[in-house]
Amino acid sequence: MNAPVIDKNRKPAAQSAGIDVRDVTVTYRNGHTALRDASFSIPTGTIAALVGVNGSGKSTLFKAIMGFVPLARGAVSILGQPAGRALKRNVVAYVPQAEEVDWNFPVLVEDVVMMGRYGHMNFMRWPRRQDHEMVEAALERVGMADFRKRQIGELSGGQKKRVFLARALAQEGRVILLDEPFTGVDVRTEESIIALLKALRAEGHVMLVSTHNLGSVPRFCDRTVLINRTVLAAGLTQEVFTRANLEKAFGGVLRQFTLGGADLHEDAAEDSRRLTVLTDDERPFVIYGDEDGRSAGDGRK
Ligand SMILES: Nc1ncnc2c1ncn2[C@@H]1O[C@H](COP(=O)(O)OP(=O)(O)OP(=O)(O)O)[C@@H](O)[C@H]1O
Repeated sequence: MNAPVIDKNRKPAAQSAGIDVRDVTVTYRNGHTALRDASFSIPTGTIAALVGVNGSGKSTLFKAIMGFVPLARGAVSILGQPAGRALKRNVVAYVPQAEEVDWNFPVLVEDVVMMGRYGHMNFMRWPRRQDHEMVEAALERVGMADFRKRQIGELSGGQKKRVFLARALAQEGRVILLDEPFTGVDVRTEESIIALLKALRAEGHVMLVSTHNLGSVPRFCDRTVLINRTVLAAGLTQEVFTRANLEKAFGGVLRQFTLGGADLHEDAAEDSRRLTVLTDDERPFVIYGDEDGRSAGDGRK
């Protein structure tokens, strides 16, 4: 019997190319290099967390992927194509940080979501029935259909986030970049956003989500990219999201404390278990048991 021929270069279908960032360096016009030799890759059907301190280059990385800032070095490819071509084909949707949007601009919720359809229209931008249907379906999916005629500036932070998610859904981009989608939203909205991202993962999307909510990361992110002006570690969350790596990424910014004995619960005389909390002051990452940081965390407060 012949031995089976194994093609080492062939990737399994479930692991096809999603986002590939290779040796990317970004230097702003004032000479500041915000990102140096950053490399990682994320397959499709994945939610990846992008984690790092303020100013570590998370937004810069998103802008580099979106082609908003030039690369001094390196390359980005998306779904196996050079980023420029993928962006022209409209496969990348971007949900920006709230601060990057001018909320005084008078525009209705449904018009914001319709912007996601622009890439599917001709240069006249005249929406067809299908475009209206996609907008309606996207608003339904994020639970914002009743707000369609409201001015975007009148909504709460969490509602605005959901509208921008709807815009990404209407765009039908297989790749979705979310810059701090949980900042300023309540726990219920966060849960509904996480549920939506998981559903999109099951549909084969690839998502890169920057967040300071360390506690949430092990709950819904298959992969983690830790950055501080370069990629410190990237890979499966259970391998990368460790106490040692978090300390490396956050340095003095990360607060940590360990509870045990009577600090943990009153009748704890015989209980030698310990609990470690790591936080950069949003939702903490909680480690039960030993302190090697490999235990699964639970982010609930
Ligand atoms: N347009 C710009 N020109 C010059 N420097 C910039 C520019 N935008 C950002 N920077 C600098 O690049 C570094 C990375 O900024 P970036 O916004 O990417 O960080 P971040 O990780 O997204 O931070 P945060 O968590 O606060 O959102 C910072 O030192 C910032 O001051």
